[in-house]
Amino acid sequence: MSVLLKGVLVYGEEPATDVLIDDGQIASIGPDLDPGDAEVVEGHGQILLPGFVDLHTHLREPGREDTETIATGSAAAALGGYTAVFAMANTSPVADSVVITDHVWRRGQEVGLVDVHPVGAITVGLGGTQLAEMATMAAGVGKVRMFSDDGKCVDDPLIMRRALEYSSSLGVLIAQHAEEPRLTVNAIAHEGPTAARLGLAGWPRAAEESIVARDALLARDAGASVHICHASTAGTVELLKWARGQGISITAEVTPHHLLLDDSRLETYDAINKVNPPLREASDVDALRRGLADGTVDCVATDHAPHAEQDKCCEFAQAKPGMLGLETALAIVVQTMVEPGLLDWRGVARVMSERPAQIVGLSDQGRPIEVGETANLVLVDPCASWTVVGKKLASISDNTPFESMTFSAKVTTTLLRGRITARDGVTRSKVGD
Ligand SMILES: NC(=O)N[C@@H](CC(=O)O)C(=O)O
Ligand SMILES: [Zn+2]
Ligand SMILES: [Zn+2]
Repeated sequence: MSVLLKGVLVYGEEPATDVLIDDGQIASIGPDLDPGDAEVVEGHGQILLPGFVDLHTHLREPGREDTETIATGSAAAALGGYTAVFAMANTSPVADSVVITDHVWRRGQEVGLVDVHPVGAITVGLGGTQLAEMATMAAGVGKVRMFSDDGKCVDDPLIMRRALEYSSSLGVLIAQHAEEPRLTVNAIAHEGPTAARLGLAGWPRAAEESIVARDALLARDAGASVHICHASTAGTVELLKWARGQGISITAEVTPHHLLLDDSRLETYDAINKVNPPLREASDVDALRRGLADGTVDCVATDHAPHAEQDKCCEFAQAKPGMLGLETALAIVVQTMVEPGLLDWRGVARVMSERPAQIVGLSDQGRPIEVGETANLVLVDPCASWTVVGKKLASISDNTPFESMTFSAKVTTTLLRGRITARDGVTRSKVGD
């Protein structure tokens, strides 16, 4: 099966060229290539990038298939331009054993829209007290390469230290949900003037930053790497800079929502804006954008967190935190980073594909667009002008805070190992949903 992408801008760079994909690989790049019997995709000057890699997504299978499944989450990922996603371990049951992590990998391959890499739990049941069998999960079919208790912080410093020590000998990555729980008891919104005025209990920046600082030091002493999930404050950006300066192996991601939204959204008390970590202040948003532009923050990760309507359309304090992200991520990165001149398209490739693939050690993702490379690719129309409608997204849930917003950039085609997985809003899975 072959595909000819006609008239595309590789990394957004002129001149437009053709890219022929055959047998899962990029076979040739040049003007006016002969399509032969290939499926032709008219590029019309659209931008060709390496397929996106999401280090942080919640697919809710097993346990909450009423809100998302591996099939529906994979469809959302393919439509969003992703060729690999990492499915977090806070499922029910928790992905703290090889039975679950292998199931997630196998089911993802069966659906065939995106490589679904299982994230293993660091501690049994996300309980924070006993290390899970990381080595067994790493040795399984699903080859777990990233471990996280995301949703919960590994707050016990001794457990975190042991996990980091263990991770460096296994060659896997520990990803931390940085939230000192003693500082966020009952907290539901960013601690600042807005939460004070609205009477919402505050989640201080220090709850995140104190764990980032602590874990940087623990990683240093363990000779390990640590990855910070959903960085949300200006102080975290400063700490990352400091730690890198010390030679500490620390990486971090930022979510599209923390790049676009701030806590002024809370005025309506609409729990669609409730997320963990909370939407911060405009000055944090600015620092995160600058940190992503200069490489202090390595990459964008969605923290795609589907929730049922009854868990979002309720009193703010009762609502579950989290928002959808896979289908809107690229559009938001373009609006917040490319349009203001903070990143060019090569930069988008870096933060959406290359860095995440490197951080987690995926050798077939985030690769250069060159002849002989695996064809994990995405085609982006920078001038699509489309409006987000939650009910029309591929996710089962529709908890998007971007409802009714209009964006310019849209993913039009995604290819996984040379096979089209999404084209013009339609997915092509190996099996039905
Ligand atoms: N981000 C969220 O607000 N929620 C996530 C958990 C998490 O990422 O911490 C979820 O699983 O719903
Ligand atoms: Zn988290
Ligand atoms: Zn998460």
